[in-house]
Amino acid sequence: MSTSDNSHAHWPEAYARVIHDSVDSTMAEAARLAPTLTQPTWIMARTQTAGRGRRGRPWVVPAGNLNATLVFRPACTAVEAAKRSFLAANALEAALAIYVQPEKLSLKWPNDVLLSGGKVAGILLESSGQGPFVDWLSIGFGVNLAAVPEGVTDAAFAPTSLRAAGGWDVDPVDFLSVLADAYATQEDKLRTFGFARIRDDWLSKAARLGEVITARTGREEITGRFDTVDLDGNLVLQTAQGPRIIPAADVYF
Ligand SMILES: O=C(O)CCCC[C@@H]1SC[C@@H]2NC(=O)N[C@@H]21
Repeated sequence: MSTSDNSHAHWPEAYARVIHDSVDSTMAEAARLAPTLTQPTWIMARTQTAGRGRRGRPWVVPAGNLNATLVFRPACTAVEAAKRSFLAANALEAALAIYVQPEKLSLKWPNDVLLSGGKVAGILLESSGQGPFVDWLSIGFGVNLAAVPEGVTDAAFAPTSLRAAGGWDVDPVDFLSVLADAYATQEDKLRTFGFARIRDDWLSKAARLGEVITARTGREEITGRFDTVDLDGNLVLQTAQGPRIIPAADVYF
């Protein structure tokens, strides 16, 4: 499928945008630019030579996918800043739902977007700061619009792309506009209703809620019923030994 329909895209006024042909990583570029920025800024690159994923994994991306980082000063603590990953996932889901049947999309804790059960997008958060508040926060978005990344070893969630799943073709620049608009809406919701509303939206799209899943923390493997995500963004599993609250892990179904 293909479309040149860009009518959904409404660039949010408060945000700046920089588009590169190639950078090492939009996360690295965000860190370099952060000290000089005067407004929240989206940095996009058509290609990255040293893209990075969560837990230090490389993120190697074929042409035609979205590589973008939003960098801003959220004026909050690191704990509050980390909750932005749920806003990011909600925004990605809303943006992708314009190009593919929404019922094919779901969210995997903490911050992957699944399309027909395969990983279509990943989110990476980085922040910096010495004081009680973070100095700046970067939210990286890698979205498989046209093709799947190379060398992905996580067989539990084989990567997929919007194109492979029968979605509409979309240019990364057009998708960036849709995503930026969706993300700005999430920030409005956070300001107006608080994190409980963001969490509710996330839970309404959560994959395997109420089912038995496994979380690997690096130190242990915990299996239990996926009860909820709490108001701090932790995963809550009901296990044979009682409830477990898990701040960080990789989840497997
Ligand atoms: O491991 C994950 O699931 C997160 C992947 C995040 C990749 C994106 S692509 C844009 C930004 N720049 C990077 O180097 N990484 C993030």
